[in-house]
Amino acid sequence: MDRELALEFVRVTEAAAIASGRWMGKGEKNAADGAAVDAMREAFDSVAISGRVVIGEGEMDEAPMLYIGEEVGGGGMEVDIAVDPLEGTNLVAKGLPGSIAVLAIAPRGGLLHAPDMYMEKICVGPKAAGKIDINAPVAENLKAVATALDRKVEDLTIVVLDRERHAKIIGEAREAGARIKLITDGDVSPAINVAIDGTGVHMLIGTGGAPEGVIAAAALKCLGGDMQARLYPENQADIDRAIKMGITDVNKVLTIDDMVYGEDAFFVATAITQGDLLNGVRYFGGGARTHSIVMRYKSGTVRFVDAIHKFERKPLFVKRV
Ligand SMILES: O=P(O)(O)OC[C@H]1O[C@](O)(COP(=O)(O)O)[C@@H](O)[C@@H]1O
Repeated sequence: MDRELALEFVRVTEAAAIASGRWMGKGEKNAADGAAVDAMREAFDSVAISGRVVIGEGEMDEAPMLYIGEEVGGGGMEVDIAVDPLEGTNLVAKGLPGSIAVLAIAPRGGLLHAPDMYMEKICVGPKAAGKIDINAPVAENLKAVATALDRKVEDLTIVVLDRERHAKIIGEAREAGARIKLITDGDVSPAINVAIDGTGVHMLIGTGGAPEGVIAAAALKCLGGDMQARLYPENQADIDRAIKMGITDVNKVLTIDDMVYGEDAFFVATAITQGDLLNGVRYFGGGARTHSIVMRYKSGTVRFVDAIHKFERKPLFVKRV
């Protein structure tokens, strides 16, 4: 998968972000999501790929567009795609920071088909790669990351979804002395941020969506960061779903390479609302400005794309606003 192809996907996340950003603060998360899905689905038509959605909006019978197994693209190289047209629906609905339109792409067969269930995750940047252990106590992981970053645990900021289920993690992290950024939704953005110097966060820990976990793994693979994960089935139906999707051992500790196989992957995201790394969509008379990140594992290149779109020349974007 070459550089030109990676850049083609930016239009897809840009279209989703511009469509979805119109719903910021309107309290309608489903409408914001629907706008993103619609725009992303249409934008795929002009990308020269034969894409198969492996992580998407749900099973075919529950999602009309971007469902698992749907073929997208205008024809070309066979790729598998994980899509999240709007990651952080509540964030857009409430106008809060951190929502993104996001894709992870790999050659056919290159992404774990993650079922829609919870997943335990721990994510860190390149300097702490190889130092984390999802089975170890929180304090031990904090110590390992602090040592790798040549600082004290007190100088670490970790990101945790603000959920009751994380009370133990939060308690242990506080006890150990780390600073904590509790987020209301959207754990993909911080998973990227931990691997980029200057964002001020150093580790993401806790349980979130498994599909989002695979998408985060693609980003961390491109950035040279590290992640360990484990599916968190809550009942027999979850286990059955995982098995149906080809995962025989639901208790296995998953590494990045267990989620994003091989030596080729892209990660592309456009901010919808303002983020720590990317600026949210800004609209002006007749256009919008978007901020995206495009990463390619093979070359290790991380590109930031700051784009100004003129609606009169971009029918796809006009239609959505
Ligand atoms: O809200 P829950 O059930 O704790 O799930 C957390 C997961 O949901 C998300 O916040 C995404 O939410 P949306 O599907 O509403 O965009 C993920 O980022 C996170 O992994």
